[in-house]
Amino acid sequence: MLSLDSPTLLMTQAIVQWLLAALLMCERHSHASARFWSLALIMHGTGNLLLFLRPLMPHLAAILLYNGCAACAFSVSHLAFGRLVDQAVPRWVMLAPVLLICVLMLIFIDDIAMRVVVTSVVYGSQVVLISLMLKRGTWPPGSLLQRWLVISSALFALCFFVRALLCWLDPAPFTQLLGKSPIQAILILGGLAYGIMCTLVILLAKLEWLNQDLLRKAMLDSLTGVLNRGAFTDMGTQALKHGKFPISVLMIDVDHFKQINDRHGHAIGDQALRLCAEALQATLRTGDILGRIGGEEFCLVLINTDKAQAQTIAERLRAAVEAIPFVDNMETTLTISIGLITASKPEKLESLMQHADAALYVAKETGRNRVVCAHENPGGETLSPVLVAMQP
Ligand SMILES: Nc1nc2c(ncn2[C@@H]2O[C@H](COP(=O)(O)OP(=O)(O)OP(=O)(O)O)[C@@H](O)[C@H]2O)c(=O)[nH]1
Repeated sequence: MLSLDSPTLLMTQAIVQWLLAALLMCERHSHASARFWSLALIMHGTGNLLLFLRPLMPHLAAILLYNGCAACAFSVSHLAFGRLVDQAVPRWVMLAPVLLICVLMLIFIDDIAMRVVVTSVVYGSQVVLISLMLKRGTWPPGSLLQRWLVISSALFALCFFVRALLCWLDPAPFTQLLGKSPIQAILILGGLAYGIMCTLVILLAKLEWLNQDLLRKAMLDSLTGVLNRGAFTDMGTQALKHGKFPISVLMIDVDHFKQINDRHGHAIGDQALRLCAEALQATLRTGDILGRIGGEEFCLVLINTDKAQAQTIAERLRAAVEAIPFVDNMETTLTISIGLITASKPEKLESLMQHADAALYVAKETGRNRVVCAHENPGGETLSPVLVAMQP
């Protein structure tokens, strides 16, 4: 038969808390949230074990130590979750419950029932504050962990308020902390489950952040921050499969970029590429797919954009790059040439890029800093590029 006596459960809870803390501390490059959470677990576990030492300690010291430890543990866990979801925890929110507990313990030093009631209310309030902070905190997009943790924290807080109410109505089961009350046992088990779940959520949330960061890094070009070639090809191909037609593809190439590198050095060349990508991105709409596909070459896919609209956008991009105040002596102006093609029905991305590239070649050959559009005949067969826009 399962024995739910509080001493065994408290001892088990303390051991589990310490083991979890030790596990978290083994992690290399651990996050502040994991470090604070392991500290909270150690404090809680220590507080639990102090209950067993009560007979050996002065009454007041034992009560202050045990309850102070628990309040500190909740404050530190508040800080841990604050770090996890990027929320600042004011110092007074951490200190006030600890001071309040000490004062209340002094007031109710000879009334164990009231001590249980007031400590339950204070701990419950601390967990409510944690739950509210978790709700407004920053989580990985689409994460279900937030809902889990907010709901379980709210339930855990509710347990404390129920405990306060039950103890107020009938103190007997709660005044023997080391006795065998089923209600006490259920509360301890609840605390144990909550501690394990919080540890897992902290680890899983960190893993989710890390995964998203890695995914982002794997998709973006590290110099300019736009999509890299692989991610651009994947997203562009998907757009051509599922996007709304007409779809326009633009090849964009920085003019005389070799000269910029030669005159000003590679670092300034890199800076020019960054400025260029920023100007392009600032001119685009959400949903437009921009990638850096080579050294100084970008490609852009515009969904639901016909040829006339694409020409207007291309001209806007060209003007935006030309307007970049690139270097102080105005010898060097940053300009781009653009070749574009519009598809009215599904086609391969590579084929559209080739046609746009051919139009880009014409733009380069005819003086640069201009937009050239490749024509598509009614049958969909692409004809040779014709110059449609030219800047002086
Ligand atoms: N700074 C910098 N330079 C790069 C990078 N990638 C490629 N390049 C340089 O870009 C230059 C491209 O030169 P070209 O292909 O001759 O083209 P261009 O000088 O722009 O001439 P046009 O395209 O004909 O106007 C080369 O000198 C490459 O070394 C990069 O990431 N950073």
